[in-house]
Amino acid sequence: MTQFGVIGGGGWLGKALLLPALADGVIAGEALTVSSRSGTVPGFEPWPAVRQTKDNAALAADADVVMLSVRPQDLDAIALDLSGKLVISVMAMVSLADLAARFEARRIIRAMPNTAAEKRLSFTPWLASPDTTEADCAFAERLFEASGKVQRIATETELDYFTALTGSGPAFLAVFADAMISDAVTKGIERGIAERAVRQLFLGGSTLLAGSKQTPDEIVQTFLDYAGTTAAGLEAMAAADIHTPIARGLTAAAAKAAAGTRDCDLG
Ligand SMILES: NC(=O)C1=CN([C@@H]2O[C@H](COP(=O)(O)OP(=O)(O)OC[C@H]3O[C@@H](n4cnc5c(N)ncnc54)[C@H](OP(=O)(O)O)[C@@H]3O)[C@@H](O)[C@H]2O)C=CC1
Ligand SMILES: O=C(O)[C@@H]1CCC=N1
Repeated sequence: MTQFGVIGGGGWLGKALLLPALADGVIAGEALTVSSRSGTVPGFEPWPAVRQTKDNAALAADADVVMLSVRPQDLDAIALDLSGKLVISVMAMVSLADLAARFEARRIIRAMPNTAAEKRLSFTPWLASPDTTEADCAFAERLFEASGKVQRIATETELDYFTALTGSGPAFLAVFADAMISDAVTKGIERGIAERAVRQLFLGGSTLLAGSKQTPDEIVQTFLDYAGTTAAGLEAMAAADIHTPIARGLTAAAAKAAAGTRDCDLG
């Protein structure tokens, strides 16, 4: 049985990925070790065989696959020789080259899920270094498929962009929702009702969008052609150049993701 060690696996993203994988049997409890600085995190109680530790060296010694899920600023504290192991990183801002140099690893997979993983609704692009095997890639795909949709991509430049688009994406939707709630409140709607309305709007609208045969652009055009209240709103948003601040936000987030990383085109 492949032994899987997850450094920082009790954190926000780590648990969002691991709990669905455990629930689906993609990972067996007895094959999983999770580390944290505190040594014990809640959430794994349904799988009592999952081991928890503060000791990353012991975790690594027992593991065939090591996943890194700590915040980038905490990575320097983790010095391990992971040569001969598959290393999976879900960390933003840490490149394949950096991971290879730090951990003497050659088989490395970088993936960029988002926190909708906890609802099994992540979009998770990933890429692999040239030395990874088919079995390595299959392991990673099974792991990430438990918490959403996966997409293999070719370059770290793309991964940095997806870090902004879908990694950070839930926060960008939240800012749009917050802007709608704020406007509703200024128009006299009680905040609690506005919040309830906008949460349901996002659920309903995004469910329609996800299942629609039309592209988002076509959906917008359908409403523009309808020439009613929605069109009036869409035209005012276009006149205020709504695309530009969205593009600026994505560009800034992608630039931060790329800062300090070196592109490695894996073909
Ligand atoms: N959250 C998000 O939306 C996304 C995050 N990511 C990436 O995922 C990674 C993790 O982020 P996230 O889960 O949000 O962060 P969290 O802070 O929620 O989790 C990080 C975990 O790392 C643990 N940790 C820190 N230092 C060590 C150490 N030396 N040894 C063992 N465990 C350690 C912490 O343990 P303790 O609590 O005990 O200190 C904590 O549980 C980041 O690199 C981020 O870039 C990627 C996509 C989306
Ligand atoms: O904000 C961050 O840095 C992490 C990476 C992508 C989403 N959250």
